[in-house]
Amino acid sequence: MSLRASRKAQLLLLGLLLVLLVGGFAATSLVSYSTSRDSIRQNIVNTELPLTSDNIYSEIQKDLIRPILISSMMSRDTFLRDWVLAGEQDDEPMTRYLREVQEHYGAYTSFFISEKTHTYYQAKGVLKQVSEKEPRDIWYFRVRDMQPLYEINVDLDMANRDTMTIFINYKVFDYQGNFIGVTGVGLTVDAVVKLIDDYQQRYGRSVYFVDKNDKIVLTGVTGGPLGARAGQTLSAVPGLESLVHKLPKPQSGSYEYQEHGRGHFLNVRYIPELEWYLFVDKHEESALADIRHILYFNLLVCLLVSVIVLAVVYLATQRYQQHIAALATTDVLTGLSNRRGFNLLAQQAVLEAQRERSPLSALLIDLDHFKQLNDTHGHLAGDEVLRGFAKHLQSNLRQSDIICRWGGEEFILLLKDTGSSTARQLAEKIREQTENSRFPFAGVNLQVTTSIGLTELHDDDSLDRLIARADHALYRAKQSGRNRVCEETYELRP
Ligand SMILES: Nc1nc2c(ncn2[C@@H]2O[C@H](COP(=O)(O)OP(=O)(O)OP(=O)(O)O)[C@@H](O)[C@H]2O)c(=O)[nH]1
Repeated sequence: MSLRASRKAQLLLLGLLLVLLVGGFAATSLVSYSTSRDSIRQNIVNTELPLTSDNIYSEIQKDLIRPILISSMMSRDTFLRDWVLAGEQDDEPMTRYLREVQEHYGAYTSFFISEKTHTYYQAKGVLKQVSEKEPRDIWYFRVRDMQPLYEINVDLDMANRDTMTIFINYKVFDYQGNFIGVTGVGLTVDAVVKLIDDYQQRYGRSVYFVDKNDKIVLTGVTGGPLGARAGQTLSAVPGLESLVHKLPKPQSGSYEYQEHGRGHFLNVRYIPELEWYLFVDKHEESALADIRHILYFNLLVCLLVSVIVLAVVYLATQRYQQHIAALATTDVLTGLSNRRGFNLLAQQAVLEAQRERSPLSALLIDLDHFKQLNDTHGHLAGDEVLRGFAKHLQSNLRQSDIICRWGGEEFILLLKDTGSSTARQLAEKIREQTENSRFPFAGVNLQVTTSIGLTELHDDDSLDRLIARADHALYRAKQSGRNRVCEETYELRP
């Protein structure tokens, strides 16, 4: 495989790994994110919000049941009825009675309105006369004409700086069953508002009450959704279009809606005592922020792991490629360059020498009668001699020289900055050393001689021509008896 092709294969492998790692990690993270998100959503819709509704509802009931009992007791009180039937002579006993009730039961206000005189009595004395023409007094005439014995009404208390108050309005009858007035107590919604605020702050939910006509009647101190205030209708609050679209009229149930692109979960519960709907609302954003952060963290870790894996694979393949490239240019038996490796370096050396006009010599070395050595001592013995001879050669060369196993028992040397006379000296040295060397193998000291063809690079020479001349010189060395060095100086005829 060429270097280019192997580079392409490497990039392909890295690309594939990148896709697999990033794709795999991202898919796992997203699936786990989506599973967690679904389970969180389920939890919010099925457990969290209904639980908040339950808690607020039971708190409201706690606040309401006691005053209903007190108001009921007041409506049956014989003092109150006797005092009315006796003609409401003196305000003082009635005022004292109402003050007693208020202080003893911890009510915010207590009151009695007489049907006969339309006088509004409360703990501090006579407040006013109720009139059908006064919008604030309409409630009295409504209670007078209604069927049920009492109603719960949330209104502003005029006697107490218009504080938002829950009134229990109980009808009072004389002993013959004639309607004689309305009595009861009022309590502020402070406790409920506090509870709402507590839930809003602690759990990041919006809690508010809406009446049957879509009007927001009670919110925490900071207001309702998107800062809506009591008195506004839901449809008048900008941003709640999607909610109003899904829930045109209040109705119990669980809903999901969008507000300026943000998801909301909503639980609506009817409070029969108040005839209100309790809305408990939670942002998807706040609920899912944690797992979204976990998702980002996971994706970051995935990215890091992918980068590390890719870097490791890149380095490993790079080293492997280098190893393969080295193997492709190295002779396995001797560890010298093979022809391919030689060609890469030799071309360069020839060009350099010609450019710098420096001498360069080539030696083509062949072991004599090597076939005979193989035949006599075996192929392994031949291998051992080749290895030993290669070592000898290397020990005689400089770092800059190029050495190669040309094939079989043939070697080639390119000696940089070396003219033919120096090259001849080196060739002689190699020849002599080889002749005098012993290559031990299986208890036998093997001997071998070399024939060497020598030539020097000419101007305008090519690597092929240089080698051809060296080969010719070697041929002559073989022909003239072996174990000798021959030089070829003349250009060969083609
Ligand atoms: N052991 C061993 N033998 C090899 C290797 N490569 C080539 N040969 C042998 O080297 C021998 C070369 O034989 P020839 O080309 O006839 O040359 P020679 O016997 O050396 O004779 P001259 O070169 O004429 O002196 C052959 O028998 C090849 O099989 C090798 O890697 N290991």
